[in-house]
Amino acid sequence: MEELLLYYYWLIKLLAISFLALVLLIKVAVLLWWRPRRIEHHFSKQGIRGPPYRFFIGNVKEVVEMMLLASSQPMPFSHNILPRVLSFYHHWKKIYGATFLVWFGPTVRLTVSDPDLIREIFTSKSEFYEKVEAHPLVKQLEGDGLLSLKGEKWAHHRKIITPTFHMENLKLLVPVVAKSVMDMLVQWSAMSNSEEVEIEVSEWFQTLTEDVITRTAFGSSYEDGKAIFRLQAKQMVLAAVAFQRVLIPGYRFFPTKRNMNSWKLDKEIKKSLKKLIERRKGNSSINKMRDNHQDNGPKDLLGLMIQASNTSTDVTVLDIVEECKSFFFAGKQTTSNLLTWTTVLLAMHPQWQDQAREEVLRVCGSRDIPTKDDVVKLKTLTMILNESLRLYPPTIATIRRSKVDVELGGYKIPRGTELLIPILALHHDQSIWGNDANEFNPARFFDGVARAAKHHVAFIPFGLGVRTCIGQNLAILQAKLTLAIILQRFSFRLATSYQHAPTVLMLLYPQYGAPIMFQRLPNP
Ligand code: HEM
Repeated sequence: MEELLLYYYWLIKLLAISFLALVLLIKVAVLLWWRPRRIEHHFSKQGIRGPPYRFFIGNVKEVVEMMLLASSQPMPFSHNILPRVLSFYHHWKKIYGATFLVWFGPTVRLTVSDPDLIREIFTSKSEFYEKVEAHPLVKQLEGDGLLSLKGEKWAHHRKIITPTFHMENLKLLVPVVAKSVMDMLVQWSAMSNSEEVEIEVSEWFQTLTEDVITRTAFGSSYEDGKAIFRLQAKQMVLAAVAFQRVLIPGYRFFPTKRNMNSWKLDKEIKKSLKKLIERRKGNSSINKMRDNHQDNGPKDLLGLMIQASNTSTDVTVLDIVEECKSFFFAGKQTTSNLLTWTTVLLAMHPQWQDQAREEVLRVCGSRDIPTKDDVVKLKTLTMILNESLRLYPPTIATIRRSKVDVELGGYKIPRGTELLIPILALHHDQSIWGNDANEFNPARFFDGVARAAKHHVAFIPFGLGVRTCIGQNLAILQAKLTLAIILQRFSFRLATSYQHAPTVLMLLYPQYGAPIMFQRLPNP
């Protein structure tokens, strides 16, 4: 009898295990085989095709191969960078048209570069779409701040932080930004005895933007903030290495040396920020003095978040920590890349460099630090920055996901479909920008952004709609001020070692750096 019971026990156990294994197998088959086939069928009925889905890996192998091949060597000095930077898009667009399906593993993405459809996604029907969670390694860096928050929490944080970026507030930053730029130029001048010096600008611009972001985020607690952002910069380096190498799911949880270093840094960042927040909140009399001081000085992210946390339980110390991370991640390299590409472009196109310098000297004089009112008058520089953002947008693409089944320009898009918006492709589209789309021609922005192209949703370097970049005024102000001060004091050209190789690793950057020769202009 006992033996029979034991037999049944094992039989039931075996059956249960087999059943679970079968359920699991079916789930995997549905996810990795049946669902992709169904989606392909759904879209092909509507005339949308793409490279065929391959079990589990989708099109990742081809995408990686094309991108590696494209970035295996520098390109000629041309601004036709789409084939190199978004090689898979360029290649498949020729075969399947601009709206096609591409598989990142079992996740499908529909490419959308038609400006009418882009307008629908970001403005008229934006409530049907949401942001997509970043890659886990990126997520670790960008934090749970504005960049990734959704719904009410996002709206609440955006409202709190927005005053930091009001133009009136940003203008108060002009003298400190100018001082950081001047300090940088003094160091450049000291690097060579001769009149000409070679500078790898991308690294210098990163240090500069870090400084400015630190002031915007931490205001009067600048020194403490700087130490915190140093830790975050170290963490970014670790993540960038991992981003290039690690493809194993869950690898970030393994106690590898890199991961342990990264966890340690994360702990340190949180600890330092909490200490700083407590100190700012702390002693009421000091606080009062600081508040008074702040009424005259620029409003900073930290101050505004602390103020909000005093009046609302919705804003916690952890929220502030995450917003600081988000700021650093979103603001530093984007702006430094804009500065780098614009400097490269002005070095490649000396006639525009001369024109920009003429304007700067006319408006600001040859040695005076430009004021906040001067910066607004620099129209040629604005046109040049726009053309730089068009040809070399630091963020080359963005992604949205449909929250419900939705119609997009007549196409039926099932819930959960990811839409890939290749900003770079939109900016280089000849049907929108004309035959000279791949030429550097800032004059196209002479009558403003709205009139520069055949469609007014043709230029979206800062995104579009409610989730548009909160920091764009700061980025433009900083870029204008920096370039104006450089143009006053130096002329520049590409170093002979410069290799043209725009490449993407999260953002668009020069693969072999940006060495530029700077020649001091004679004192007037
Ligand atoms: C040239 C410089 C910059 C470029 C090209 C840029 C680009 C962008 C783009 C394209 C988006 C929208 C992403 C999407 O819709 O998926 C965005 C959002 C954002 N950017 Fe920037 N950005 C720049 C500078 C900055 C700076 C200086 C800061 C802050 C200090 C900043 C903070 C943010 C934040 C917080 C968001 C998310 C906004 C939200 O969802 O509410 N950015 N940026």
